[in-house]
Amino acid sequence: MSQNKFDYDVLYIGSGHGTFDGAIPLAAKGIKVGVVEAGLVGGTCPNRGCNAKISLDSPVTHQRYAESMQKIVTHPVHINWQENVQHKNTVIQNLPGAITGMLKNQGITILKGTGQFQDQHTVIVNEQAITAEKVVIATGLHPHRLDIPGTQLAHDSEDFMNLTHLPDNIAIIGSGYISMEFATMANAAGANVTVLMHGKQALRQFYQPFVQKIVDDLTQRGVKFITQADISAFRQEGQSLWIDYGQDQYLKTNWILDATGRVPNIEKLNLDKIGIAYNDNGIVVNDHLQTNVENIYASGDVIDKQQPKLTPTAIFESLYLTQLLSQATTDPIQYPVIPSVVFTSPRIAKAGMSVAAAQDNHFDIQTVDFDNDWYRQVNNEKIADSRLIFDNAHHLVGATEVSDQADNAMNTLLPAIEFQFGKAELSRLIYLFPSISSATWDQIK
Ligand SMILES: Cc1cc2nc3c(=O)[nH]c(=O)nc-3n(C[C@H](O)[C@H](O)[C@H](O)COP(=O)(O)OP(=O)(O)OC[C@H]3O[C@@H](n4cnc5c(N)ncnc54)[C@H](O)[C@@H]3O)c2cc1C
Ligand SMILES: NC(=O)c1ccc[n+]([C@@H]2O[C@H](COP(=O)([O-])OP(=O)(O)OC[C@H]3O[C@@H](n4cnc5c(N)ncnc54)[C@H](O)[C@@H]3O)[C@@H](O)[C@H]2O)c1
Repeated sequence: MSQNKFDYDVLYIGSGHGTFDGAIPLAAKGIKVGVVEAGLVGGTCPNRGCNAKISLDSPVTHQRYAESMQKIVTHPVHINWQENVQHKNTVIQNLPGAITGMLKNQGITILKGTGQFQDQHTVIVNEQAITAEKVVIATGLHPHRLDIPGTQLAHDSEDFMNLTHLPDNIAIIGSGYISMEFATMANAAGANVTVLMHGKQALRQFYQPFVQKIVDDLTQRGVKFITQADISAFRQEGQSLWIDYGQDQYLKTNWILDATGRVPNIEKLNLDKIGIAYNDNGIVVNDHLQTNVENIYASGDVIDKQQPKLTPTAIFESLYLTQLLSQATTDPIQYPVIPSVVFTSPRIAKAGMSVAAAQDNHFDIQTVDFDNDWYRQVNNEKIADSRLIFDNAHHLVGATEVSDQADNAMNTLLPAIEFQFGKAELSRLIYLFPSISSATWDQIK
């Protein structure tokens, strides 16, 4: 692609999964690539998202297994929060360096600083003008903060994952992914957790009867849920924080996590100057991930899209752009089935068609009998339920599960959903036995 007219053939702004998974193979094709990064290389997922979170969650799953097997193994398991955070730091601290190494090994230049458009081919980084034939905006999201008095007294998910001392009382605002996962972790490590919900439903995108099982379980473990909280202010009095909500109601706490969603990192890019279309959900792109300015593309969480804003989606988009920008394809992006999971204990996972859509389509919704599944009895799983959705030709088109291994169960089912396997293909697949995959696969024969 290089015509020597620009500094780079392709310049990415942001270095998260929306960038690096695709930038590396793009550079390997001989295309001159630069990456602008304002913070840690690798972005949210490795440094303050998925990897950090799953490391902190690991002892929770051990605690839950010990609880299920309590007559067999020593119970209860105590979580040392400080050690847990230190362990997490050890697990993730080398990731930015490793990703930097992978980028540099392919000859990619990393420009440290905040990128801002000057014109459609020029990005200013540290007062220096960098030019590129094509630009990919992959700047991700940052935490939303409630616009109320005292909002600065609240913290975000990154602050939570760096807490060296776990506060006795934690209030979490919102009841989405971060709220439910972090409520699980904080409760398991011994904090008194209160979740203040916007409406009446937690995890609105998930099958509500399964969500209710998780809410009920957390409630039994001491987590308090306040519905329709309508928060008006955070206040500090001495060492205590107060949350004003509803009609003259208030909650005393030590630490507040604002988990009310995440918003696109677009304000510093100077998008209006070059006329790039965007809205509150992100940058508007067409089915080639191209913005309304023809040489500028977007990838990952910063895109305004219907697909879940998750790491695998960002990776898929960055790899699609590798193909598109190296002219290996001119096809539009075609997203596969994108599964999602909330890493509560038990997990809740889903892929493909929802139960509600299945009901609308009069499709077959099968309930799995976990009580009589010997494999699930091995770990004494107490909360396990699943729905499998088949179309009229008996293809599996969707699934949702709540269980300790719902994430792995969903991964097992994915090929059948994505590739519309019929009975002939299904009978050709052999999974290791005994394993969660074979137990899951047995359900759909
Ligand atoms: C607490 C938490 C837990 C999560 N857990 C999961 C999970 O378990 N599974 C999952 O699939 N997803 C999870 N996610 C979501 C996942 O992290 C994101 O989907 C993924 O990181 C998106 O990648 P991205 O490259 O689009 O954006 P990011 O990874 O956010 O990268 C964007 C980068 O752009 C940089 N940047 C922004 N503006 C500029 C600028 N103007 N100039 C230069 N650089 C800039 C930022 O510093 C950042 O490094 C989680 C997210 C959070 C917050
Ligand atoms: N397991 C995973 O894959 C995982 C885990 C964590 C985060 N993530 C990603 O990060 C994103 C952000 O997570 P999140 O939990 O912050 O967002 P979310 O969209 O999942 O949840 C936001 C919550 O805040 C509530 N809320 C919104 N405005 C409010 C207000 N004014 N007052 C009170 N509550 C309000 C919403 O009702 C919702 O419950 C997710 O959408 C997902 O893309 C994924």
